[in-house]
Amino acid sequence: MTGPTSPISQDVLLGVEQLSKSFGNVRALRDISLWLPRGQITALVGDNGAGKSTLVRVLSGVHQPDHGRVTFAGQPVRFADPQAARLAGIETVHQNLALVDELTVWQNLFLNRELVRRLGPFAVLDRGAMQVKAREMLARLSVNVPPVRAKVQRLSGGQRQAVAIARAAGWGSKLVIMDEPTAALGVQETARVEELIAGLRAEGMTILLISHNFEQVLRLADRVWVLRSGALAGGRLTTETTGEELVGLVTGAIAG
Ligand SMILES: Nc1ncnc2c1ncn2[C@@H]1O[C@H](COP(=O)(O)OP(=O)(O)OP(=O)(O)O)[C@@H](O)[C@H]1O
Repeated sequence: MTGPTSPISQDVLLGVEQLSKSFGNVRALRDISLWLPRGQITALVGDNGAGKSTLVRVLSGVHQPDHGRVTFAGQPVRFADPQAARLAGIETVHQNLALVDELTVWQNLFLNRELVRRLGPFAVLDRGAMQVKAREMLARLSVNVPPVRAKVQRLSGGQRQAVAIARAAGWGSKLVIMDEPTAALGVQETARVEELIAGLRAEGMTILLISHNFEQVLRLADRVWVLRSGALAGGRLTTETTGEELVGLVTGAIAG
């Protein structure tokens, strides 16, 4: 297998073996094998159409692979839908963030996970408890957002990203997949979101980071896998590669 350091001696959280996925005649993923070490940030890079989103969708239960195997926490897994992936501990922050603008920060954090309390024979939403917990979730990540009662539509792009990441990381998840988390952000907000991601890693979270920004990959990630035309073009430890080499692997100027 091409890639940085043998997985045998490593604590691997997620492994992908010879994974393939086609859409009609398009072979979006061809025999991909790679792994994500526990507690590290692993980046996935590649040109447009290289297969990054398809791999993310397979890992998050949106697509099922045609061939190959995924193991998670030592067990073979096959997720029938995104809910199954979530239950296993894989949370994905998609580019559209899936936040509801008209709802508040705390309502978004608890979307589909609302806390209820008993009131006589009735179950009612425990708004107070959810607001307290929402503040704790954000404080834990040192995220500087407006009050949890603010509507999400009032937030900046970076704050929205932070809420989406807090939601993904806040439910006992084992792996957070982030699809281009800073693509739409300015320099300062990018720096804040990168701090947040680094903070999650410091807490022991395993992260898969999809990014077109090689400088960001080299700054944040421990290792990087490169996809080209649906195939694995190579893998590197970020301490042992350069932006130039990554460009070469992405374009095919350098063989993996
Ligand atoms: N649902 C689909 N139906 C048909 N073809 C698809 C589908 N999803 C992806 N593809 C095709 O699979 C290939 C890989 O696409 P994918 O979106 O995974 O690439 P990507 O690396 O994420 O690109 P980008 O950086 O542009 O998002 C492309 O040729 C794409 O057109």
